[in-house]
Amino acid sequence: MTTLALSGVAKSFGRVPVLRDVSLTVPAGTRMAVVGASGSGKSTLLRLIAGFEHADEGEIRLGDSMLTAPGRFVAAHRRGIGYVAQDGALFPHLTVEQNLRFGLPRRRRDPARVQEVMELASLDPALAGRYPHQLSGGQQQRVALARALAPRPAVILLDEPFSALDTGLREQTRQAVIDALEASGVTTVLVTHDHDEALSFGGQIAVIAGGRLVQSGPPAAVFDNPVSTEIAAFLGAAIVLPASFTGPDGAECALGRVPVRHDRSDGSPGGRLLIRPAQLGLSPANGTHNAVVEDVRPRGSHAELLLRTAGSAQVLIPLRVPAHEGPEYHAGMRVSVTVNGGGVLYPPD
Ligand SMILES: Nc1ncnc2c1ncn2[C@@H]1O[C@H](COP(=O)(O)OP(=O)(O)OP(=O)(O)O)[C@@H](O)[C@H]1O
Repeated sequence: MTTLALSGVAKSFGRVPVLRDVSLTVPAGTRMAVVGASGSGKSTLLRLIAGFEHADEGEIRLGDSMLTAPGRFVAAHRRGIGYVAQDGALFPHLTVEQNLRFGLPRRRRDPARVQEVMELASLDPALAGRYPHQLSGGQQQRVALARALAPRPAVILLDEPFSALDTGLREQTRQAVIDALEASGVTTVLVTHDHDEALSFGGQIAVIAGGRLVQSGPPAAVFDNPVSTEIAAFLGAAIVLPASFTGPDGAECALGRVPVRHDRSDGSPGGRLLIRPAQLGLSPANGTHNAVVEDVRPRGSHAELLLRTAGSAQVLIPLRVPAHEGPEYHAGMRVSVTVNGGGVLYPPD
């Protein structure tokens, strides 16, 4: 188990800067999910760690060895790093077993290790003789992971390994991959544009935007207290309401006075309050109301409601209720919305 550390890493293609001053540490044996929009520089970051690209500035260190630094560059095949591409990149003319053996240095092509990594990746031994086209997408990705794990690398890099799979298979494959990584204790970096995938990968999450690392930490902490409303919205459904800061523990917004869980404001009297839809409670108004139903859309398992806050700001709030509660609401109805757990306060726009 080895710690991976990047410090001040920068990369441009021609004159276009793609990564700027990226520093992050993945402690030995832990997982990090790097998440960002398309084109934010995630794959480039992984390729720099793998040694497929040269950095313009900064250092990449694996334990005590310096992989990349000004005047130093360790070749990809000498880094002890395993790489799993989006499509798995298995050799189509080799069986599963031959693909796995290929991942091992010639002198260590030991059948016991092949069996061991198949088990680690929850692959049925009966699949050993099949060719990649005879496997499901999820099985192919697990073979790709097993092949990368076979030579016992210090680090595994996963580049959007689940993006080609459909939803059910994706979750199942993701869990099998997490279990295999956990059991092998390898230091891992995953890159993805899918916030749910990043938040549920475990370990730490690092958010990258415009080539910069904007926030990192345990997934629950980053989700709970994002550095900006943009990052908040990138990580999941977000409601942002104009607010006036009324005291050390409460902000006044269209839904009433809401406790401030984290204060990221600049001390100005106005601000914006972030709340997650899951924090909202809804009931038909009995007396006072703070919102009006604008639309109700049945969606099978649930109903989507669109609310317009009462008062001058008139913010639209999308909200889900269980399917059986949908018929209780109709357009024009006055409702009472309560906020559980407080919000995060940001400076005004
Ligand atoms: N070899 C290259 N030459 C020139 N530009 C490149 C090269 N590789 C990547 N880029 C550019 O760098 C930027 C970041 O690309 P990168 O693939 O790292 O982003 P990403 O976040 O992984 O995106 P996606 O999620 O779409 O794969 C993009 O604008 C891309 O066009």
